[in-house]
Amino acid sequence: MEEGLSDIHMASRRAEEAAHRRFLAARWLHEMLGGLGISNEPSEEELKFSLRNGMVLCNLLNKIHPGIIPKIVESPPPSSPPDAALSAYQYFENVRNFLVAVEDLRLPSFEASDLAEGSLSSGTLSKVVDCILALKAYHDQREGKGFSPWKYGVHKLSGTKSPVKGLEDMYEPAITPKSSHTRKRWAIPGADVPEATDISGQPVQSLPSLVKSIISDKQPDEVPVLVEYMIKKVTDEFERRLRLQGEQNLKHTSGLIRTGTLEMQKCWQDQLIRLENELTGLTEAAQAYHDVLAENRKLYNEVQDLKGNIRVYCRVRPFLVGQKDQGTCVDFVGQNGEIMVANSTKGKDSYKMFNFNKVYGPQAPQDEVFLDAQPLIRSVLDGFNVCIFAYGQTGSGKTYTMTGPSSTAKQDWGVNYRALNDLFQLCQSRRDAFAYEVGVQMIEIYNEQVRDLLAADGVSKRLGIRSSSSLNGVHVPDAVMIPVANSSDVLEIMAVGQRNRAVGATALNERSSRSHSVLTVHVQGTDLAKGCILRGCLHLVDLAGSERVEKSEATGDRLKEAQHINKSLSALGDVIAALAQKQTHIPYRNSKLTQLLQHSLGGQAKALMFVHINPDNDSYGETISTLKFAERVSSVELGAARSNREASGIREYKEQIMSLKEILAKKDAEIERLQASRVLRSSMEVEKQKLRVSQSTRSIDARSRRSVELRSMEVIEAGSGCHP
Ligand SMILES: Nc1ncnc2c1ncn2[C@@H]1O[C@H](COP(=O)(O)OP(=O)(O)OP(=O)(O)O)[C@@H](O)[C@H]1O
Repeated sequence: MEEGLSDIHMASRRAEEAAHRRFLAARWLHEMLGGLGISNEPSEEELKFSLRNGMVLCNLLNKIHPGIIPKIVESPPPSSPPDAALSAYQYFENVRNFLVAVEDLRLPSFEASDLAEGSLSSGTLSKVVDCILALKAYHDQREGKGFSPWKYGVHKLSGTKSPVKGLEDMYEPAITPKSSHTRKRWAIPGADVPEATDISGQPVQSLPSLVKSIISDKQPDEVPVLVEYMIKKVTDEFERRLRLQGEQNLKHTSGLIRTGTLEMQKCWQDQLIRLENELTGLTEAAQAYHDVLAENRKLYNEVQDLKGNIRVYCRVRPFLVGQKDQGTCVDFVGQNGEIMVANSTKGKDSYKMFNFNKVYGPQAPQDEVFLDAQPLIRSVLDGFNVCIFAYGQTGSGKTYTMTGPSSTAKQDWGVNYRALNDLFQLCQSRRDAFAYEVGVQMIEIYNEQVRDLLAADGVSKRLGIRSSSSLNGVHVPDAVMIPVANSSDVLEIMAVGQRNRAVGATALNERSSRSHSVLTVHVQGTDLAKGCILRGCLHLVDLAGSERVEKSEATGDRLKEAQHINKSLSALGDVIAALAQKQTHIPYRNSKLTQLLQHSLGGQAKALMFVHINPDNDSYGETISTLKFAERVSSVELGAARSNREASGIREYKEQIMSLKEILAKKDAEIERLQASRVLRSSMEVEKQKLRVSQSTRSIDARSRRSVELRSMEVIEAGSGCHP
C-alpha cells in the first residue's frame, strides 16, 4: 500500500516537474519569438502542436545563430487548399533541418517522430522540452547570463578511458559546433588545466561556480527541481557515456579482432596455397621418383634375367606368442630390398646392411610373397627349369613360406600350393594351343639318403603311377611321379608327402624338419599347331634348418642328422661359391642335395631363394651368417635361362635314335649272351676233354702200376729160387 502511495507520489512529482519544464520552455520561447498563441502553462499536446511544423524551432535557432538554418519552409496561406502530404513533408524538412543544426551544436536532440501527430507516448515531448531548455542554456551562455543546468546533458564524443577523465569530460560542455575546433572547457577544481575559452571567448568555470551561476538567477522554488534535474541529467549522461564508451570499445575491439582474424585468415590461406603448391610439387616429384625406381627395378630385373642371377628375397618372421620381450635385431626394412640388422649389446659397430631383390617385413602376407615368385612359375610352362628354395635357421619360417601353416584357409596357402594352382589355371587358359601333362614327385633327403615321400603310400596306386620316362624331364630317377590334373590332386599329394616327411624334436623347434624336402613338378606341353614340345621343371625346396650344430644342442642321432644337414648345406654353399667365381669345376657331386639341384643351379635355369630370418636378438649371429650366405647366393650368375623346347622333327629323330639305341642295346645283349653261351659250351668241352684225359691217365697209371707190381713179384720170386 505504502509502495503504491509512494509510486503515485513519484508519478505526480514527475508530472509536476515535466509541467514546470514545459512552463520554462514556453516562457523562454515567448521571450525569444513573441506571441506563439499558446498558454503560459501549456499542456504537452498544446506545446507539441505549436512546434510540429518546425518553424518555431527553426526561427528560434536562427535567432540564436543567425543563418544556421538557411531555409525555413513557411506554412501555406490559410486560403490555399489543404495538401496534407505536402505539409507533412514540409514540416518534416523544418524539423530535420533543426535537428541537424542541434546535432552540430552537440546539444541534446530528439526524434522527428516525437513531434508527429498522435505520438504522445510518455516522455517523448520531454526530450523536445529538454532540447529547448538546452538551447536556452546555450543562448544564456552566449549572452553572458551564466549557465543553465541543461548544459550538463550535452552530447560529447569522448575518447577518455579513466573514470576520472570520464568525469572530467562530463563537465565539458563541448558546445562547439562540429565545424569548429575551439572548445570551451570547465575546469575541475584543483586540476591543472590550462584555461580554455569557448567560441565566444568565455573563460572556463569550475563546477561549484557553474552551479552557483545557474541557480543565481532562479527563483528559490525553482532550485530543488533544478538541482534534482541536474543530478538526474548528470547521472543519465554519465551512464550514456559509459555505455557509449563500452560500445565503442567493444566495436573497436571487435573491429581489431575482425581485422586480425581476416589478416590471419588471409595469411593461413596464403600458407595453405603455398603448402598445397609445395605438396603438389612433392607429389609430382615423389611420383617421378617412384616411376624412376620402377623403371630402374625393371631394368635391373632385365639385366638379372640376362645374367641369370639367382634372385634372393628375404622374409622376416614375426615374433611368436611370448617372444615379444626379447627385442629385435632387425633395425630397418627398406622398400627397395634393404635390411639393416643390429646387435643391441654391441652398439653402433654391429649395424650391418644387406641388399636383396626385396625384403618382406614381419607383416607381409602369403599372397604378397608369392607375387614375386609368380613370373618364374609361369615360365615353367614356357619350358624353363626353375628352382625355388627356402633357406634359414630352424623355426625361421621356411615351411610357413613354402607350405603354409596347417590351416587350409586360402589366404594361408604357401608358395607350393599357389604355384601348382597357378600352373593349372594357366594350363586351362592355354588349352586351345597346348596339351599339358603335369606330374609331381616329392622326396626328402634325410641323412644323405633320398626317400620317396609318395612311393610308400596308397596315393600313387589311387592316382596311377606314370612311367617317369614319359615326362622325360629332370626327374629324380628312383622316385615315383604322380600325374596330377587339378589342385585337389595336388593338395592330397602334398598332405601325404608332408605326413611322411621326417620330423624330429630339437631344442630349437619342436616340429623341426630334419630333412630337405623337394617337391618337383614336371610339365610337358605339346604345341598343338607346331607339334613342338616344351618341358619345364619346377623344384620347390624346403631346406632343413641351417643353424650351427653347437647351437642345436643335438647329441646322438640328432647330432648325426645335424652334421648331415650341415654337410649338405655347406656343399650347397660350395656349389654357389664355385658358380659365383665362375670356376670350371662345380662340386655338384659332394651331396645328394646339390646333385639333385644341379640342373637348376647351373643349367641356365631360373632360381629364386627365399631367405628367412628370426627377428629376435638371440638369433643375431645366425641371422648374420644366413644373410651373408644369401648375399653370396645373390651374386651368382647362372647365365641366361634357356627354354627346353624341341621342334617336332628333332623329337622324331630323337625318338628314332632312342629306339635304334634300344635295338642296338638288345642286339649287343644278344651277342653278349651268344658269346657267353659259346664260351660256356667250349669251356664245357675243354672240361670234358680234361676229364677224359685225366680218366685215361688214371687207367694208364693203374695198369702200369699193376705191371710194375707183377714184375716186381716175378723178380722177387726168381731171386728166392737161386739161394741155397
Ligand atoms: N610369416 C609368418 N607369419 C606367422 N607365423 C609364422 C611365419 N613364419 C613362421 N611362422 C611360425 O613360426 C613357427 C616356425 O615356422 P616354420 O616351422 O615354418 O619354420 P621352419 O624354418 O620351417 O623350421 P624348420 O627348419 O624346423 O623346418 C611356426 O609356428 C610358424 O607358424
